[in-house]
Amino acid sequence: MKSEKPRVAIQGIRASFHEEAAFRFFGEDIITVECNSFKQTFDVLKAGKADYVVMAIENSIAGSILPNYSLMLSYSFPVVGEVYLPIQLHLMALPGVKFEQIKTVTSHPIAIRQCGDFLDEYPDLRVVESSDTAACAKRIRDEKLTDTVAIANTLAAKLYDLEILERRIESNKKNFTRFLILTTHENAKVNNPDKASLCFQVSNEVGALAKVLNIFAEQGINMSKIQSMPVLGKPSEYNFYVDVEWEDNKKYDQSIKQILKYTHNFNIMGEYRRHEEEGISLRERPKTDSNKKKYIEVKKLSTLK
Ligand SMILES: O=C(O)C(=O)Cc1ccccc1
Repeated sequence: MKSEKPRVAIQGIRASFHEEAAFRFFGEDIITVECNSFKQTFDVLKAGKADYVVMAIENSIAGSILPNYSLMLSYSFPVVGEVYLPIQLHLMALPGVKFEQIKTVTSHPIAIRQCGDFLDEYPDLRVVESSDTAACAKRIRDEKLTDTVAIANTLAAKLYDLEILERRIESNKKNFTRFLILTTHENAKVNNPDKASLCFQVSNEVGALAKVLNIFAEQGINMSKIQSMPVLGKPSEYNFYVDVEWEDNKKYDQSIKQILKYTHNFNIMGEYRRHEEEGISLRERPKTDSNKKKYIEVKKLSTLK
């Protein structure tokens, strides 16, 4: 019998920021499917070995994670949600290890980049990048490394029995990573979406993109993000990835109808509820239910079929 718990594929291992993002969306009662790469998370979903993928797409300091846009397009699994996770970073070591013993700091490149001010104070420390913050913490525990620390989250410190030597070492305390939740088409029913991720191309002529963006403006649809990526093998052709948010469904439908006339290879990559949480206000918005409730509604609908 299929488990009731959602199986969530992440790049990385348990207690990574990807798992923390999954907890935010689904609650902690999930089965985490650990994967070695983002591509593998999609393969696992395709093979029916996971129900969802949680994937980082942009970071307030490091910017967009561009290869993940291409992956989304090539697998065309629908986006059914998003999570904005504050990235709170701690320095952790084996219990009893003193700061003076440390020679090496290990972490994910995004995490390392976000601790620039702290690391600048200790130029003698060797900084080593790895694929996953939690994997760095686990390695310290498994190999009993007394000269190495990891930069990771509280989940990792707890799960891998490490001691936090220094809390909140991130340079910018308001730094967030945005994660997308993707699933299979049969699971993908979302109630009352108010945000969409779109992808399209426009012809290479004066005002072509402006025309599309003006349609959103005229309909009162807010564009929350735009990202362009070259189309592989087609010089001067670009995919535009655009996120839009709305209050009035009719206006959204209307704008999509209109922009179809001015775009090609138009794709709705997902329609979902925008992330809403205390303290993470990108703009003033009306309050909505929590993501967890939304997930339960999606789940109920998908099991009714
Ligand atoms: O390494 C991790 O824990 C990840 O999940 C990747 C990551 C690292 C830092 C910020 C966001 C995602």
